[in-house]
Amino acid sequence: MTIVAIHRKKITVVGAGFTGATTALMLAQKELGDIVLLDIPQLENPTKGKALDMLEASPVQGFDSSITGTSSYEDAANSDIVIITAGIARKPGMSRDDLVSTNAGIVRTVCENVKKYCPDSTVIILSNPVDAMTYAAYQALGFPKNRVIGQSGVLDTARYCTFIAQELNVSVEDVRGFVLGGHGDDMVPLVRYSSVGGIPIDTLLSKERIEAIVQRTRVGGGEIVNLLGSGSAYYAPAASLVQMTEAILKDKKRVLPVIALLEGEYGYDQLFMGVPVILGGNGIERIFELELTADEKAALDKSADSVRNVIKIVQG
Ligand SMILES: NC(=O)C1=CN([C@@H]2O[C@H](COP(=O)(O)OP(=O)(O)OC[C@H]3O[C@@H](n4cnc5c(N)ncnc54)[C@H](O)[C@@H]3O)[C@@H](O)[C@H]2O)C=CC1
Ligand SMILES: O=C([O-])CC(=O)C(=O)O
Repeated sequence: MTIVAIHRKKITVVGAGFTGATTALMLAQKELGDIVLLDIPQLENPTKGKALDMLEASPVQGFDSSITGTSSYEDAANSDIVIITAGIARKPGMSRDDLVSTNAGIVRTVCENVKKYCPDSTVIILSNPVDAMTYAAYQALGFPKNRVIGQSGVLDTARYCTFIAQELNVSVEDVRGFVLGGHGDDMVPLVRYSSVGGIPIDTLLSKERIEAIVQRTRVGGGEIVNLLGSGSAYYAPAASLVQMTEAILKDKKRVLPVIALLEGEYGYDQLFMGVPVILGGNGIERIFELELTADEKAALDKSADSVRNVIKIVQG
């Protein structure tokens, strides 16, 4: 009998806080690979404890992924995917941009280790302000641009689609749309490309109702921050990271909005921002450049300016 070795995928989640731990559990539940959950040495025992607790859910839920808690990058060696959630989260009254200096330092330190221990990995960044943190990661990693990807658009689009489904009392499964631009309050939900069961939403909802949904989407992260009172969203962010990871590991060639390095697309150069891409086995395989109206382009320019200003802080 010939035994064929099957290579199990390895996924490291750096940062074992709210988003990191939730992501690790969701990844394991979907059996996307073996999971390493990594945090700082001072939190090694709690990280091991979270991982063991998740593992002990596996007989009940019937998943066969291993989950290892650690503070050592040796345990993360040769991961296929590394997800970076390390950093501080905002509190009510703060903007994501207020986190920039602290999190840029953390993301750089993490990326130096990722570069050393996981040189062939595809890296997904969640830490905020995420457009600028994706830039910082790209600089520190030195990886090709297709393997450095930021998470914003999947989450922002999920919020947008949730609100549309609620408004029309229809299944979320039938709502399509996406959000372009930076992960800030001037992100650009594209109404013209939004539909329900193929029906454009501007034929179903008034201008005022659509504007209210667009505005609620833009401040969707802040709505959760204010409700939680401390910390920020983690269930929907984790679900978004899992969708991106699945697209890459299964080479699904999903069309999703993610943060990518723009080199001339949409008229922007050397800017990381949310755009629709094909996400597959090679990471970002293609960027779709859409025709925009003058109003849409003006809104995207405003969002790009905000991202550029934060990137300037990272550049020092
Ligand atoms: N891009 C997006 O759509 C979203 C971004 N975020 C961002 O994700 C980040 C994490 O959020 P949460 O998990 O809620 O925060 P959290 O505070 O619960 O967890 C962060 C974890 O990172 C760890 N950490 C700090 N420095 C580290 C280092 N050098 N190496 C390894 N781990 C380190 C901390 O010990 C902590 O356990 C925040 O910056 C937040 O703003 C959160 C939700 C959505
Ligand atoms: O709002 C925050 O600080 C966390 C985040 O990016 C989001 O939930 O969209």
